Amino acid sequence: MILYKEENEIIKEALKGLKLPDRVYIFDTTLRDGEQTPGVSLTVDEKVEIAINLDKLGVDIIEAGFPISSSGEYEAVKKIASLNLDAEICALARAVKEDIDRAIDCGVDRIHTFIATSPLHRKYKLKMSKEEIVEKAVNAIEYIKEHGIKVEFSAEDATRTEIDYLKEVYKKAVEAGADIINVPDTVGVMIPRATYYLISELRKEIDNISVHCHNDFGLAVANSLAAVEAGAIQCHVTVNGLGERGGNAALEEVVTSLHFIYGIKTKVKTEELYNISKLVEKLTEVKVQPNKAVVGDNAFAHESGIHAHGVLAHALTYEPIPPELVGQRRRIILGKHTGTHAIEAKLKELGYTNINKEQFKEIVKRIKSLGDKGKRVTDKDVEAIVEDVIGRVSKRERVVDLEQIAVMTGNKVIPTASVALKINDNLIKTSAIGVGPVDAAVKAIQKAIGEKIKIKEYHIDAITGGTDALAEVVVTLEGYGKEITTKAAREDIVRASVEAVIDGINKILKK
Ligand SMILES: CC(=O)SCCNC(=O)CCNC(=O)[C@H](O)C(C)(C)COP(=O)(O)OP(=O)(O)OC[C@H]1O[C@@H](n2cnc3c(N)ncnc32)[C@H](O)[C@@H]1OP(=O)(O)O
Ligand SMILES: CC(C)C(=O)C(=O)O
Repeated sequence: MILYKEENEIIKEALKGLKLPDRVYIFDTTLRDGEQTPGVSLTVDEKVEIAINLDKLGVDIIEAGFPISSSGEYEAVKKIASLNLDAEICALARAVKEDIDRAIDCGVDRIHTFIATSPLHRKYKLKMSKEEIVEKAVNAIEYIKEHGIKVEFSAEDATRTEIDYLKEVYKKAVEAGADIINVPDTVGVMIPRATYYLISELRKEIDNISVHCHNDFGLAVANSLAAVEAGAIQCHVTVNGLGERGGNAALEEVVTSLHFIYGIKTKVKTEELYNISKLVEKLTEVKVQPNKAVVGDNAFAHESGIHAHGVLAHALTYEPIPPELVGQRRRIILGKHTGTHAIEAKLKELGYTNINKEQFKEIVKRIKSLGDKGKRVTDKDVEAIVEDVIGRVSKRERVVDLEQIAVMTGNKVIPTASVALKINDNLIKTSAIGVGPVDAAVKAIQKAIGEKIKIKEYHIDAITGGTDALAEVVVTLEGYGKEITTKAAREDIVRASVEAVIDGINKILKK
C-alpha cells in the first residue's frame, strides 16, 4: 500500500511528534447536509438507495436526514433506520422537543442535536442569551439520553464563538450525557492552523471530538485533517463534497488522505469511492467537476506528452496512488498536448501494429491538429484517422491527386465546386454545381475522371458529437469491372468526401 507518512521524508518529518489516532470514524452527512445543496431533493427511494450504498462503502454513521423538516424526510429516515444496516443511523434535531420526538419516532441509533453559540447567531437569529442556549442544549441532550439513544451535540457556528464560552457549552453538554461533541465550522472560516489550535484546546477537557467542516474557502478537507492531527476522532463528510454553499469536506478526499498519506484507518472500502460518487452524481443531478480530486473524470487522466510518457514508464511518476485503489481507471487522453509515446501506446491499445514511420508521422500530425481545434480526441477519432491514413494508396502509386478544391455555397447561390486534379501528371480543372457543397465537389471530380468510374454509394457519419466533430465518409465506387469501398475522415465533410472518392479512384486504377 502507498503510505506517504512512511515513504515521504518531508511528510514524515512534519508529522513527527503528533499523536495520530489509529482509526477515524466517518460520519456521512450526504443525506442531510449534502441534500441541503440548493436544488437537491431526493425521494425516499433515492435516499434509501444511497444509504444502502454508503453502508456497503463502510461509513460508520449515516446521517439520514432531518425528520422534522417534512413528512417525506421523516419517512426516509424511518425507512433507513429500519434496514438494519451495519452503519449507525443518525437523525438531526434542533434543541427542540418536537424535533427530538420526531427523530426518536424514526427509530434511529443516534440523534445529532444542535444549537448555535456564536454572538451573531445568539443576537440576530436565536435572540437568546448565552445561559438560555446552554440550558436548551442540556435539556435536549438529557431528553434524548432518557430515551436511551446516543447523542451527538453540535454548537453551531462553533468556530465564530468565544472560545471560553464554547468550552463551557461543550463541557455542559458532556456532563448532560453527550457521547460525542461535534465542532462545526458552519461557514467555513477556519484555516488548518486555527482548527488545530481549537481542537487541541477542546481536547484538553473533552475526549470524543468530531468535526464538521464547510468549504467556503476551499479548506474543508484541510481543516478536517488538521482536526484529526489535533486529536479529533470523527469527521463529518459528504460524497462529492455536496452541502450548503461551497459544500462540506468531501468523503473521498478525507478518506484517501487519511488512508494513503497519514496511514490512519477508516472502515471505508476505498475501491468503492468512484461508484458511490457516480451514484450520488446521478441521483442528485449535481455534476462532478472533471478535475475533482479522487473521483473526477480527470483525476487519473493524462494528456500532456511529458506526463503520459512518464506514466507509461512508471505510473507513479504522475499519479499519487494507483487509480484502482479508488475504483478509478487510468486514461491516456490524446489531443493538442500529446507526445509520440502516448500515441504509440494508444495505437497499440487499439490493435494497430503495422504502421510505418511515414504513416505514424501523418497520424501524429492529424491528432495534434484535431486537438488544436479545441477537440478532445476520442478513440473513435483515432481509429478513423488511422484507418484513413493506412488505408490510402501511397503517393508513389497514385494516378489521381487532388491539387486544389474550392466550394461555394449559401442561401442565395447555387452550390458550386471547382477542382484541380493531377491525373497522370496532367492538370485537369473542372467545376460543377450540386444540391450542396459535397454533391457539387463530387460531381466536379466525376466530370474530371469521366464516366468510366461511378460512385455507387455514399455514406457520412459524425464520429463524435459537435459541429466540429470528425466526419467519416464511406464511398463505394465501381469502374473497370471492379467495386471498391473506401473511407476518409476529416472535420471538413467536403474534404473527407473528396479524399474518399479520390482514394477509391486510385484503388480502382491501381488494381
Ligand atoms: C447549519 C445547518 O445546516 S442547520 C440545518 C439546516 N437545515 C434546514 O434548515 C433544513 C430543514 N429545515 C426545515 O425544514 C425548517 O427550517 C424547520 C422545519 C426545521 C423549521 O421550520 P420553521 O418552524 O418554519 O422555522 P424557520 O426555518 O423559518 O426558522 C427556524 C426557527 O428555528 C429556530 N432555531 C434554529 N436553530 C435552532 C436550534 N438549533 N435549536 C432551537 N431552535 C432553533 C430559529 O430561531 C427559528 O425559530 P422561530 O421560528 O421561533 O423564529
Ligand atoms: C448542524 C450543524 C452541524 C451544521 O450542519 C453546520 O453547522 O454546518
